[in-house]
Amino acid sequence: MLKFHQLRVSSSLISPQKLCNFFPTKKPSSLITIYKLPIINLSFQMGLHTTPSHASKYLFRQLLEKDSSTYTYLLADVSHPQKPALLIDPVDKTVDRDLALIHDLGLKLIYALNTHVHADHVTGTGMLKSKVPGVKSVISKASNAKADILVESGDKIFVGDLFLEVRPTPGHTVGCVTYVTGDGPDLPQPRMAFTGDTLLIRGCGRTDFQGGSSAELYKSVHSQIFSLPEETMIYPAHDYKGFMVSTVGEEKQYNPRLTKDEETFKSIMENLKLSYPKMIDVAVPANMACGLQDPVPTAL
Ligand SMILES: N[C@@H](CCC(=O)N[C@@H](CSS)C(=O)NCC(=O)O)C(=O)O
Repeated sequence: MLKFHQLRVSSSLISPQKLCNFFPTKKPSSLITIYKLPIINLSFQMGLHTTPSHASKYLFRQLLEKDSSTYTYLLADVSHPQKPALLIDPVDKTVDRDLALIHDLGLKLIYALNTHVHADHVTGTGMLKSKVPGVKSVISKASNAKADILVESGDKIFVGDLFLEVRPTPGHTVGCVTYVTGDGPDLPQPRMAFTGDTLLIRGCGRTDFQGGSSAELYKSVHSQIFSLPEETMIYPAHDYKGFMVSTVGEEKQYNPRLTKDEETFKSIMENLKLSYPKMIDVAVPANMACGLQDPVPTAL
């Protein structure tokens, strides 16, 4: 059954009671039916990703680490008895916040995924593994980093009925991948693509270190991300301008870098003139071991 929580129109919240002002002849209960579809779509704003026939089956949260402007994503199958969950791109500084949320929501964390070896912050994967026994770290095989599960093109990571497909998207780093929710009537629609630093909203990851290549990034975005349905939601690992989400269709039309031809794109990337991330010398070695070395046994 669908649940009516709150409907956000522009910046105001409208309760069923207030909707009666627009539809004076209707009872609040009948307005629930009238607003069934908009409520489902707007459920993103409540952090709940639902499908018309599977409202409340999956949970989705976008979380921010402010210092590095990194987004961490929490996904769970809350219809499963154990409420299995995964985190994408957790940050060491916000692990305790993320675990408190997971605890509050009654979820069981199974996987901690990285889209790539980050250069600007230390992943939370290692801390999560030491704080929650049984959590498995995940990164691409192509990254050459250490993790419990090394994924390749086409692999699937399941939590309950929900799963993420692995799409290789090298270019920002050699091992970058995009995780895309599976396609199916029982799965979130529109699909969600977690693009890491490959595709940012109205931008893309830099390509000047860690095996980066602007030619590779251009190919990755066009072949692996822009080939997804236009309505696919784009959730990047960073945003520096306050954006939170975009779509494939929107980026295909408005991305100021990826809408250009390949030669123009390469020239843009060669002239970004960005300074190196402040933490690169600490972050890259730590992240090659998923953020934390195995616990060192203490001497007796
Ligand atoms: N100033 C930040 C690093 C900013 C930066 O270089 N961001 C990367 C992703 S994290 S390696 C990037 O690809 N940016 C692309 C862009 O166009 O901004 C710091 O010192 O950490």
